[in-house]
Amino acid sequence: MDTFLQEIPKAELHIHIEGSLEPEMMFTLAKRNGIELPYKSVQEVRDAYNFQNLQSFLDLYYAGMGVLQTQQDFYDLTWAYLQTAAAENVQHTEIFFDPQAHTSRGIEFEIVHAGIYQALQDAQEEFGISSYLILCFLRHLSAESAMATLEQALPYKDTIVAVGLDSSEMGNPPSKFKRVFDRAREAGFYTVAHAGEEGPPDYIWEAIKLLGVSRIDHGVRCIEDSQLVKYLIEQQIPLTVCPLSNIKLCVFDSMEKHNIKQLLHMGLCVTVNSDDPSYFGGYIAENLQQIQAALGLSQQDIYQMMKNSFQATFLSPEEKQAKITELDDFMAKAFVS
Ligand code: HPA
Ligand SMILES: [Zn+2]
Repeated sequence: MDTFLQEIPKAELHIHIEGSLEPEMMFTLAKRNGIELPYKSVQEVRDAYNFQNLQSFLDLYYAGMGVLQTQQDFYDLTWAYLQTAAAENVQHTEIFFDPQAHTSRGIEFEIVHAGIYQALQDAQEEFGISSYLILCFLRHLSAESAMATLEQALPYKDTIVAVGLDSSEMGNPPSKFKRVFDRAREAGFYTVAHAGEEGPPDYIWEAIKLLGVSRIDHGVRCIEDSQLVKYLIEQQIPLTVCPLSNIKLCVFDSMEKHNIKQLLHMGLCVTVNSDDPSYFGGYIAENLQQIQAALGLSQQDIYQMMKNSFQATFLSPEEKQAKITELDDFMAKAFVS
């Protein structure tokens, strides 16, 4: 099973590139940029990754990314993620980045974007991984700040497929950003939003009805609203579920209690993703291994989630079909051996 999980063709739809900053790279970049870290060793950093909720993670996440200063830093960060993704047979990835977390500390949008985007292009060449970029607005900041960030992104429209919404969910409902998302859709961006991670099912409804999202990021609290579950199934609105994240941030007490299998078997378009792999203890294959071990998922279950993830991408129908055909070929061979 482990080899199957490692080798099955994958798409990743919920990965914050800043959340793939490994402690080793944090030290390398701190040294390169003459920054003093409040930790003495890599182990000390890892030991600090004990979270009670989303906010306790976000505090360390924003502090950690302070080492990212130059275009080369953003390139190295993204390249390291893509190397791991290639090793786990990720065929396509849609990467979040948080420009406000960088512009607010004096790093220009252009620097952030250029470093990340160059690595994505190189990975297409070197590993054959296709990718899209998704710009996330920080929802703890104002709608005005999000609007200004959207304006900054317009010259880069051709290289950014969608806008999203992340950071502190409670008290920052999707409705706060309706105007920004209206403007983004007018400008031709797809939209997604984190909703129903810590926040209530109403936030998922708002993301769908007010922000016009194509996917819900997390969404696991949909289970508390049967009308919503029915709607998500009927409309096949994808959920980008992040199991290890949900355990580390105490959304569920243990992996055995995670509702991903239940949601999948109810017919929701469930996908598996790593969120912030460096902070939560693993990349996409590790997420698959842990849910499989804890919940006893079959190869058919895993196949269904991988197929869902290709369906849920922003690729064209033809490109999706080509990726699903590759997945089907892999399955035909996997069942023979
Ligand atoms: O899981 C998350 N939720 C909200 N904001 C985030 N920013 C990085 N990861 C997350
Ligand atoms: Zn996330």
